[in-house]
Amino acid sequence: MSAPHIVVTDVNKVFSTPGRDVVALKDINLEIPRGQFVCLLGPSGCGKSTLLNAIAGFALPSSGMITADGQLVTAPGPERGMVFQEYALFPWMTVEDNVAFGLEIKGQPKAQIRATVDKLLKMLSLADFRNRYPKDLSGGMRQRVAIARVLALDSPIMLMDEPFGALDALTRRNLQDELLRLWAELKKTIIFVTHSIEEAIYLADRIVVMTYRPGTIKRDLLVDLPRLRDPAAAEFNALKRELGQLVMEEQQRHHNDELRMAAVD
Ligand SMILES: Nc1ncnc2c1ncn2[C@@H]1O[C@H](COP(=O)(O)OP(=O)(O)OP(=O)(O)O)[C@@H](O)[C@H]1O
Repeated sequence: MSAPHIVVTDVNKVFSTPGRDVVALKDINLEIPRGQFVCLLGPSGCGKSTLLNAIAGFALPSSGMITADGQLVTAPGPERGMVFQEYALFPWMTVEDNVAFGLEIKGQPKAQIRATVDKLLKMLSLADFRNRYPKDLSGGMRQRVAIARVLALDSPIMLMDEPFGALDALTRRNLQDELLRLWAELKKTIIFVTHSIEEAIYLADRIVVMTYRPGTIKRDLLVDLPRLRDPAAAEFNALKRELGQLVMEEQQRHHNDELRMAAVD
């Protein structure tokens, strides 16, 4: 078997804030094989984004280490593409230029960039919108552009921070299906942050449930259901209930913490 694609070893992250230290991550250990679709699941504040940002190299752990393809993560790198909830497109650039941007920075020849951009615009049903600006697109379309932009760099790892969180239910389902199709075709390793239990079960090979302060791994389970998954199916709902219980416990801890803080203020 090949070595795991991403390895997180004994990772801790502490944020020092006036009055107290927040332990955002505590003793996180994860081995993610190449091509796995992993969802990090948990309520607000349990460290999902902190862990994703550490893997991305945006904010390094306080202790422990993370490797991608055997290389120590010390900074963002082209093998780890990131898709954010808020699209992060350049508003002054057309769809086409947004997708081409990373390739131009890399100094690729114009004809090659054009070919890659054409292919991706087609793949993500954006070909008719290539000359539009982000402000003239729906939220779903903008998120497609953000995905195309990461795919343009051909990163083997895609890190996605609640990418569909701001979308309406129908657009969200369409983009989930599209992402599953791209993932199956392009064989990316995906780490996807969500607080939606249904989204996690719909998408993931594996769900990592996190606890609230300190952020630890509460449950790490494989989702053994055939795709495309049916949210109305009995197995889907059984898993939803099981995960719902786990997430609710952490939500309650979050709530109690907020009440405690309010009492101190
Ligand atoms: N820069 C920071 N300074 C201080 N505390 C922080 C900082 N970033 C995150 N935290 C704290 O670390 C914990 C984990 O935050 P994180 O954003 O990773 O959680 P999350 O699970 O992604 O939540 P959300 O879904 O709300 O983004 C929270 O308690 C948060 O308040």
